[in-house]
Amino acid sequence: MATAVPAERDAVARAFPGGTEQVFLPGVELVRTGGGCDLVAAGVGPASAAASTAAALTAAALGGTPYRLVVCAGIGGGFPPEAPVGSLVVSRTITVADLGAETADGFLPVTELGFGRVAHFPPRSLVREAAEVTGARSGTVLTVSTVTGTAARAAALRARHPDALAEGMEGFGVAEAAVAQGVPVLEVRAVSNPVGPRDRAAWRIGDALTALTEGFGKLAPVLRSWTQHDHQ
Ligand SMILES: O=C(O)c1cccc(C(=O)CC[C@H]2O[C@@H](n3cnc4c(=O)[nH]cnc43)[C@H](O)[C@@H]2O)c1
Repeated sequence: MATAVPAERDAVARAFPGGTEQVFLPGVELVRTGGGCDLVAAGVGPASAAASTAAALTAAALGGTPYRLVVCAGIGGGFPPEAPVGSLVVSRTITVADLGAETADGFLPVTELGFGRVAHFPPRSLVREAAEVTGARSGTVLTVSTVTGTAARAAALRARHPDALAEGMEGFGVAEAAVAQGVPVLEVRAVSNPVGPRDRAAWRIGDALTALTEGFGKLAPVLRSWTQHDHQ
């Protein structure tokens, strides 16, 4: 499980019964829950998140116990009215929104420049189960390197991504690391603020962290079952 910051990691950890232990590995520090779930505060932004996630995945694979699922989790911006503050969103699609080129005719995603990819698709049955058990909405979660801070930018993102429910800064990086090692990925965001004009003082971080803990309390059995059985 990869979050950006320790406060998010600890909010997720609170959903798992039993104590935790710290595990120090090259390039990454894990918090291991009693149920055998590894949590990492992977850093803010897609690059740091990808590097930390890749380090954890590689260490596990070399140690002979590869991960079977990676989850990117944290607080995030929600697109109103579908994703209000305090609600949970699970990713049907994890899309990087600002990787590409700006042109006189608008934004071109990196795929239209002939490179890479801009989206990852979590397993549909996992998305469905996660949404059902938590009451979360499912849709596109955008990854941005710059937090949206104006109504114009929010509208432009929504126009390009009509299914977008939330934005965060790590999902696509975590997904790139997971998919590079053939591991499925899911993103879960608890909405701390609306995507739109910047008002940092209005972010409801405490409410979102509580929603994250409650959501993972319900999600934990689904994740456990997912990692214990074979899925196509
Ligand atoms: O100050 C705190 O106590 C605190 C506790 C937990 C998390 C934070 C963060 O600042 C987390 C940064 C993290 O949050 C995501 N995020 C939240 N809102 C948005 C948004 O509107 N657009 C994009 N990302 C958002 C993001 O993934 C950051 O990495 C502080």
